[in-house]
Amino acid sequence: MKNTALQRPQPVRWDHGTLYLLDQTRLPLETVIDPYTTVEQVWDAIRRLKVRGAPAIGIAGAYGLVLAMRSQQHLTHEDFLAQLDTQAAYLDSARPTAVNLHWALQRLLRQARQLHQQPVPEIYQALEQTAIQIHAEDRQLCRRIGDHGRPLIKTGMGILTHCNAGALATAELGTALAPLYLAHEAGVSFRVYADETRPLLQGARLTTWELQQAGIDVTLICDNMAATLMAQDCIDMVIVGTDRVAANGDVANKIGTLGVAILAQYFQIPFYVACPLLHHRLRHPSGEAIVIEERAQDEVTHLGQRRTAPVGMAVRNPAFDVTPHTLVGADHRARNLAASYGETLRAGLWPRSSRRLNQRFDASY
Ligand SMILES: CSC[C@H]1O[C@H](OP(=O)(O)O)[C@H](O)[C@@H]1O
Repeated sequence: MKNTALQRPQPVRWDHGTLYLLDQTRLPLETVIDPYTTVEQVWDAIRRLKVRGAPAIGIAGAYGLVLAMRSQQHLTHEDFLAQLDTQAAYLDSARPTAVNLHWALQRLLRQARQLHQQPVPEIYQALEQTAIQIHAEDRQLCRRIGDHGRPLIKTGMGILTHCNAGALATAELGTALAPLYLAHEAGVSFRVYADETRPLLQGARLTTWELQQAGIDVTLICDNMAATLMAQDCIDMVIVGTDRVAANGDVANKIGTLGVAILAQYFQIPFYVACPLLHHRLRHPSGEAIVIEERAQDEVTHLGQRRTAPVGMAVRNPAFDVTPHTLVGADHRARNLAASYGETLRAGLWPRSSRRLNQRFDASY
């Protein structure tokens, strides 16, 4: 029996020149949508994970650049383009690891440079249209990844997720969660085990919330429980998102993903990475070249406002880790879902070597 397709939460909405963001730091207890009209507000929202998830911050960053330039249309071409560069660099500084923010900002910069002979207001209009197009493309891309991954989801499966790569991280269906949503809509019954994902609890707060809203069977576990559930044969596959992929297939994703991948190999469980090809950065020969965001210490020493570690404690807080391609393409039947991003959206299994990918999309940066 099919399940009705529910309206999933929209983290980002652009409405007649105003950006609306669902404040993900308030979920799951409060659903708060705020209007944004300045580039500084958008920078802060990305930095503080009010909007988060690689695609969603790329989309929000693109709209943030449009907001930055609305009041600059009186400038000369030279000054407008110089200001555009400055504001794009400012937004790009909000978070370094997810490729989408930089990719989206660079796409708007290229668009403006291609139109440099046009009147400045027309350049501004083109920037807004490009941001809207990036948003729409991500919606299509998620569906492509969902269509491609949907056959992997079999009745009775236990599926482990880490962090949140769902509707809240993208324009609609998500990347890692897209196959799950489509399988559920097709009437397939399965159980999801959501890693809480310390320290910011994207799994506990966000993945459980959106899957529960969709009527999908989801069980919350602490990160340190995944091994036991695998040992108890509760997990039949793992599927995660990604923020950036190196040319050799090394995958940057939320901190803790590496541990899950090691466990999956040990227990011979398929480990899937759902990722747009745009996440493949050919300029990064391996994962060592990927910049890993280090976040504030109080995210580790506190649970919300409550301190849980001694004052003065030394802390590390890398927000991402890198899973070597050897784990992802390993013999334990690991597979990756990738969908190209651009004119012809389609999904394809990520081949074990990324050599074939190199001919398939540009290495522009
Ligand atoms: C579909 S990208 C989701 C990706 O983003 C998350 O990071 P953050 O919550 O810090 O933005 C995590 O790495 C997810 O896999």
